[in-house]
Amino acid sequence: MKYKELKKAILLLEDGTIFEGKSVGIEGTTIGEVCYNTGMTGYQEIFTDPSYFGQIMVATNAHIGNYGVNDDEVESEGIKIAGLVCRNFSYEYSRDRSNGSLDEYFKKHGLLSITDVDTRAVVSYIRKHGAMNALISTEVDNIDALKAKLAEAPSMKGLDLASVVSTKEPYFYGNENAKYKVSALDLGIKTNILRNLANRDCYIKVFPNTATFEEMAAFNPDGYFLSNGPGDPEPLKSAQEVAKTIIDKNLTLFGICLGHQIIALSQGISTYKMHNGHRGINHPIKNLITGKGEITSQNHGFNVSREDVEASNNVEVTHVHLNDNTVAGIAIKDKKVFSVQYHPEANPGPHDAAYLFDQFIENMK
Ligand SMILES: NC(=O)CC[C@H](N)C(=O)O
Repeated sequence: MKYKELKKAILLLEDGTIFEGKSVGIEGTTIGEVCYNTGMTGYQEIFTDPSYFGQIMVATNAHIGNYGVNDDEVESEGIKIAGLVCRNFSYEYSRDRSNGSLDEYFKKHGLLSITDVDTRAVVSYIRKHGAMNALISTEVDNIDALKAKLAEAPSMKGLDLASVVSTKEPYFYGNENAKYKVSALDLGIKTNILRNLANRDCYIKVFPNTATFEEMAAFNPDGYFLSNGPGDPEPLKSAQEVAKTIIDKNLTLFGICLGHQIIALSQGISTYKMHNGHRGINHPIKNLITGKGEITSQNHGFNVSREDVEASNNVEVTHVHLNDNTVAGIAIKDKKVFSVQYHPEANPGPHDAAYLFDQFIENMK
């Protein structure tokens, strides 16, 4: 595919700012909240991570598509991002393990994207003005109609998206004769979390977002897990109720990202929408219990209030984000309950935080 043959497309931000580029994938219009990820690798894992549902992602890495796709490198079935904004989209790819091009993958999954964008300008713009809704469109003849369409899109704040991506029916993962049984609440679970648990001798029953504590307890698990997922944690009252019951009953619980926020909310700690989230694979964290540093994979736009955790009698901060001092991990005092704002399962990203899965296994013993 020659650059000249690509159709014109635009990235239109909620405040009317327009960035021009060329269309990749399918044509039409797609809407989402614009965010950026600084990872140099792992684009396919990011595109299929359900936590990104409803988001238009800007890749700061200058080359996207150059190592193709591989059917094994997915975090859920199909693409979850609402659109991609990139600098240089590669139609050519080169890697032994890839079994297709990103272009074919986008067409197969119906993703609308834009390339040849000045992504450095986009990122510095959103860094300054904060997260906002945006659209990518090839329907560039009527900008006013696009603006009207974008104005109708709901804000990410207050949006329950976990119910859209969660499984509708419970399912099992791993070996049924494994040593530990885990009941996991699926708010948009990444497959690598299930792989990490199964590799540590867990048999997992994955429940839909609407599951009650009683339904999850009927599996007779050694521990409970609350998953990552898209959208605002605040409206997810049923999940907060489940977390509260698990904690009140003194059971073992581990939460990642959205699950971490749910645990905090269940204890009366508020969450807030960040000016810009953390999305990348080199975010520095300090574990306050061990004093050790970790380089971590992150993807979140909301955060737990430090003020509220510090005012709480039963919750403590266990991990802190070293870039901006935000809360990155909490634990319930004297209970086997802890959670982190980042992604110990990586995919993509470093494995520094994989010890948290071991800690969960220890807590289940
Ligand atoms: N990765 C996640 O679970 C993200 C949690 C939540 N949707 C946020 O943006 O903060």
